[in-house]
Amino acid sequence: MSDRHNGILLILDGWGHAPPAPGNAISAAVTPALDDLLTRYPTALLPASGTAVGLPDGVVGNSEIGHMVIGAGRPLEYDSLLVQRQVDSGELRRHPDLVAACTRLAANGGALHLVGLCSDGRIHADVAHVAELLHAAADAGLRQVFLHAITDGRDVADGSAGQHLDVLLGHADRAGAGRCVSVVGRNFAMDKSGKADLTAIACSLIVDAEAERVVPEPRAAVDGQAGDQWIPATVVSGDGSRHPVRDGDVVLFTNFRSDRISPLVDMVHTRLRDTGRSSVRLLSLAQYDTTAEVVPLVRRADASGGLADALEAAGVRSVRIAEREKFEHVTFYVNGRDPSARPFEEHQLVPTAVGDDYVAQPRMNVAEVARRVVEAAERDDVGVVVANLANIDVVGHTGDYEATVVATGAVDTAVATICAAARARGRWVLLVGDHGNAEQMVKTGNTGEQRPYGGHTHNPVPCVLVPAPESAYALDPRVTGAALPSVGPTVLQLLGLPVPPTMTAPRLLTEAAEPHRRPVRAAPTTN
Ligand SMILES: O=C(O)[C@@H](CO)OP(=O)(O)O
Ligand SMILES: [Mn+2]
Ligand SMILES: [Mn+2]
Repeated sequence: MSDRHNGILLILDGWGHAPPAPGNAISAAVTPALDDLLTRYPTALLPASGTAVGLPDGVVGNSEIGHMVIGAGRPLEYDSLLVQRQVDSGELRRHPDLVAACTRLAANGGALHLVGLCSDGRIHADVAHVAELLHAAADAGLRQVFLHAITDGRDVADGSAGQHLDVLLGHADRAGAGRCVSVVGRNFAMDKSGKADLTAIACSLIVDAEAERVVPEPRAAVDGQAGDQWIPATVVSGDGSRHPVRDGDVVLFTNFRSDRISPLVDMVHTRLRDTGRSSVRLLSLAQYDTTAEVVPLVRRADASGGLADALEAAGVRSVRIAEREKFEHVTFYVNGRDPSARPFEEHQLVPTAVGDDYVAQPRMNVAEVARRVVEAAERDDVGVVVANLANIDVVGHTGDYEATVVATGAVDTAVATICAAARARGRWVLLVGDHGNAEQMVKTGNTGEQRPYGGHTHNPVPCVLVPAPESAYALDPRVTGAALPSVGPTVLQLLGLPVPPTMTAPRLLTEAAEPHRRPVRAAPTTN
């Protein structure tokens, strides 16, 4: 039997594992293709959250770290972990760049503007990190510290924006520095789908203190509003004062994750430059992938030496395919946050036919993704197709259970199409989730009631191998220490390629006993 086959890595975004239960949209969906695969072939349940991938213990997984470790073949110290370490050690509060900026502002009467997602979802940000920045400002004697809160409702329960604002204001009270001057929903301030008009609303609010709504105190900005993600741009001013960014001020962005805050950062930079405020310095809590020059307080871990390097070294062509929401994930993040165009790599961004009403269009454009995957799989010059089926996560984030059930069914149809084409071309297919989401769409609220929940989970993700005909391999679901980083080395082994020493995660394969049948399990030895 041969151990050298071309294949398809299929990432089902948000595909976590949990037993059937109310709120489990995945087990409720009609998924004949996935059901067949999960019964016919061994399935590993891979840890995809917390320290298994390089996040702080107990933190849910996310697409960035998920795709990064799939590519890196090892856990990576994610930005939130690196920041948390500096918080815990006290280094962040004493960071030389931060202390210098606060000292200079205190001396020249300038202001520090803190801009970030206001929640403890710990996917994009953690409001607890802001406490350290406020103490640094207070320690430097800086009084002009203005807080620009971005409300969440996606990484945490919708309707919890007021609670998280209270936490932020509590940090400011305890530090003796910071007043909230603006509030806006993340779908304005953290849009990454290219809707510059939404970003501009948040930019005008933060940079120029411009908004239709003015409220006397922060809670009034969110109370009675429907949907934390869409809180309108609101100036908070009890005394009629406004606090735009003035020349000489510093703007510090407090999200540790780059992708959704970067469009705002770049627009703020352009607006300040174009309005003669070019001596405003932009800082960020962690490293961003912006066009603008932004000084990070915490630099990111190196994620190179993974799948992309190994494929390039072997001259194996890969085709990367996804809809917009997950396109950077199967390219930039799988490649280790490396923007360089690799030889032997093709990138196919599939347009998402819908606007952003995923509840009305839960199928998104997954049929077109499947068609492109089949097209690439039918090419002999393509060693591996790396594709992301986005629906389970993207529609899961709407919190709409029924829509997510339909989304999961649409993903199943795409899986059936892709696996049929792979079988016809003698390719293997490795299916895996990047973190959980739709398997848990309800959470128990403070008073014991079940509330819709559209965020990520701590659950493991299924990983199942549909072997190539005559393949030498089968997936072993019992590999010690196996976790999401095991996917990259496994893909290389399936391709018959050497696994670089940097990709240290254990592989998931065992010698197949018989092709097409579950490997014969050794009878338990009786002592
Ligand atoms: O949509 C996002 O930005 C996050 C949730 O906030 O999800 P993911 O990590 O799957 O991109
Ligand atoms: Mn994801
Ligand atoms: Mn998500």
